[in-house]
Formats: sequence, C-alpha cells, structure tokens
Amino acid sequence: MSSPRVNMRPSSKNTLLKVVILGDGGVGKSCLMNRFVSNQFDEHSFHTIGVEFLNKDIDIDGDTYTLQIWDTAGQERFRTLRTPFYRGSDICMLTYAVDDKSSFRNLQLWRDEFLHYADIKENIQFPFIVVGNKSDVPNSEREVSRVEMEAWCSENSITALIETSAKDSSNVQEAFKMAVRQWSKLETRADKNELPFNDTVDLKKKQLGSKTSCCTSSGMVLSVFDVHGVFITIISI
Ligand SMILES: Nc1nc2c(ncn2[C@@H]2O[C@H](COP(=O)(O)OP(=O)(O)OP(=O)(O)O)[C@@H](O)[C@H]2O)c(=O)[nH]1
Repeated sequence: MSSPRVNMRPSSKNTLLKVVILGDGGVGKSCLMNRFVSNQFDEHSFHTIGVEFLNKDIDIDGDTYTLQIWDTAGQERFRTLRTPFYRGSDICMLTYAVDDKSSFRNLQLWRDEFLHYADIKENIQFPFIVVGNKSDVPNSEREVSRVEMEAWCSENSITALIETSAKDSSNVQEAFKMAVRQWSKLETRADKNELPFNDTVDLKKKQLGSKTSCCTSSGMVLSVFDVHGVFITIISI
C-alpha cells in the first residue's frame, strides 16, 4: 500500500509593513500609490491633505507581504498633519520628480524630517528607497540625471534607487518590490546582529493611538486618529 502524499512545501510568511511615501508636493506620490494599488492614473490628481493610506498584498520570493502604504501631503503647510504618522514606519520612499530639480534638492530635508519624527537613531541603517518619478517626460524636460541621483544616494548610503513613471506604469511594481527587498536585507542583517536596527513593527500591535476608517468611492481612506489624545481627521478631497 502506498503511503499518503505529504505536501512538504513550507508555509509562507505574511508580513505587514508600513511604507511611508515622502517628497515635495506634485512629484506624484498619490499617483504612485494609486498605480501600485489599483493600476490607475489620474492626470488631474488633487493635492493630498494630511495623509491617506491603502493596503496591498504582494508576493516576493515566496513570501507574502501586506504593504500599508501611507501617502503624505508634500506641501509645507501640511507638515504638522503628516509628521505624527512617521513613527512605526518600516520603509521610507523618498520621492522626487525627474523634471523638478528643486524636488530632488529637497530629498535631504525629507530624509532629515523623517529621521527626526520617526525617531530613528542616526547610527541606524534604515530602509530608504529613492524614487525618481515622471521618467516618461521628454529628455528636454528632464532636470535630474540618473548620475546625479546615484551620487546623492551614495553620499547618503542609500543603495535602493529607481526611476518610475506612475503615468505609463514603468517600474512602479518594481519600486515597491525593491523597497521590500531592501527592508528584508537590512532585517536579515539585524537578525544576525551585523548592524543595529529597530524592531520590526507589527502595526496590529503598534498603532499611533486608536483609529477608525472607512472607504470613499475612490477607495481613499477617511480616518479619525487619536494621536496621544489629539484627534486628527484625515480627509481626501
Ligand atoms: N508625466 C507624469 N506626470 C505625473 C506622474 N505622476 C504624477 N503625475 C502628475 O503630477 C501631478 C501631481 O501628482 P500627485 O500624485 O498628486 O502628486 P503628490 O506628490 O501626491 O502631491 P501632494 O499631494 O501635493 O504631495 C498630477 O497632475 C499627476 O497627473 C508621472 O509619472 N508622469
């Protein structure tokens, strides 16, 4: 009598990761998130107020990851609405537009703002990824070269970098996958005690206060957060 077949395939993990997207207003953060989550592009995307988030599952190298993607308002006037949401991030996407030099120069400010409000210690290697969006623009409109991007990343010890287009969809999936692989690489090294690293955040356990949420017809989340006793309402218009 033949023995019953046993499926020896190891069960895959499911890891929840909080990804925060930062960068100047208008570089295409909301469009990147919507392209990644819903495969849609809005030519007339409105400025984000505060923050919005969407979840998306992806499979990478046999494991499933639930990405909780936080799209933040890039405009300076919304600084106090966005910064409370940096804490507990696992990955930070520093985004600029290749046709906007000033958005590239401001990456340093975004990086510093993130490290400060996320309370990441300076000697900790955090999973940053640099994303140069709007790669579809004609060469005549391009203001930031790939070489400049590589130089800035090298100066800031960032090894994950990619150019994307939320408009024509190029490299958008790859950017999020690259971000997760970068997180995984640093996490593995931290597990082996090769470098100091903050704990993996389980958002189910570690939320910024309590949260209620619902979906609008566009799929965006309107939320009311209780952040250390202060209620913040997040509205997508
Ligand atoms: N050509 C081109 N335009 C894009 C791309 N991504 C976004 N845009 C356009 O850029 C504008 C701003 O996009 P948003 O996604 O709203 O920018 P944002 O960074 O979220 O802006 P804030 O919410 O103000 O922080 C919109 O008109 C988009 O249609 C892209 O990949 N290529």
